[in-house]
Amino acid sequence: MINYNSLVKKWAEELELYEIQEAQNLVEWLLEHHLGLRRVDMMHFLDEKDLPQSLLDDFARLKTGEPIQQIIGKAPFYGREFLVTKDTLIPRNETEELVHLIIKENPENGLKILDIGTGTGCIPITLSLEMKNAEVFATDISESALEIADKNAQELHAPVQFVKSDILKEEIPIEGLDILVSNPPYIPIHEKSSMHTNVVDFEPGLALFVPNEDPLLFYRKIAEAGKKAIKPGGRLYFEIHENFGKAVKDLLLEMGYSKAEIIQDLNGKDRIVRASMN
Ligand SMILES: C[S@@+](CC[C@H](N)C(=O)[O-])C[C@H]1O[C@@H](n2cnc3c(N)ncnc32)[C@H](O)[C@@H]1O
Repeated sequence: MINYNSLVKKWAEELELYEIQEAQNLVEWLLEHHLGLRRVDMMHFLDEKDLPQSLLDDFARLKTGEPIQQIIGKAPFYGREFLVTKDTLIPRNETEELVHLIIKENPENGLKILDIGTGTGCIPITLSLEMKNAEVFATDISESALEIADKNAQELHAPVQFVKSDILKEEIPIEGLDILVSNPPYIPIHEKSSMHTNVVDFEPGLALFVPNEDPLLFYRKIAEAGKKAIKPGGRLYFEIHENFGKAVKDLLLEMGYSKAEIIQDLNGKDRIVRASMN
């Protein structure tokens, strides 16, 4: 027999790809998922030979660096759970901050909103559920991501309309927007070698990377298309790479947007740029 606490410690030491504190959190997350046990159950005793095979299989996957959200098939975002697969980016805390800002700054009723590059649909679904009578649309180039986003919308009862579209090649399919939001791919490919295995080996490259020589590619295309799609007085919200705040802000001002502003995340890093359409 082994108690919960000792099992967490023992397994965390086997997760060599992670720092010890993060490894412990991951083991606890897995034990909660499979056994319903939590940290408060630290004196609960377990017989290792009775642990379910599904838990042992998932622990073996965790050791390879596969993200726990992909292993258990879901990730938390803004107080709800979203299905995730290898085809969708795992929703991040920074994106919760982006969504929170939009909700806080736009209390009006019935706003028309579009999210470009939607992944799991975490942004439009949350906005649809948290804002008053918003009419919400979302696009992605990835058919498999859109399938998951649509499932999430159905499970969470969010009336979001999804459209397959390649923002680098096509115009924005909706006009008269009050809010255009995007967390597009923004990591220059040269950063790949310094990123954690659990991101580069398991999350979709299509969601993450941009060419080194043109890191603002998506911002330029979306802002260009936004000039037609956003109505006067409407707003554009971008999640950004911490190194490109000023570059994105300057780009938007050059393109005719006004009131461009860089907003930092909870870690004090430049993370959001917001601008208005005149
Ligand atoms: C950084 S992920 C963001 C996903 C989600 N919005 C989130 O915040 O968790 C970028 C998304 O853009 C999509 N994408 C990549 N290239 C695209 C393109 N050319 N047109 C539209 N979407 C694209 C990817 O499939 C991916 O879902």
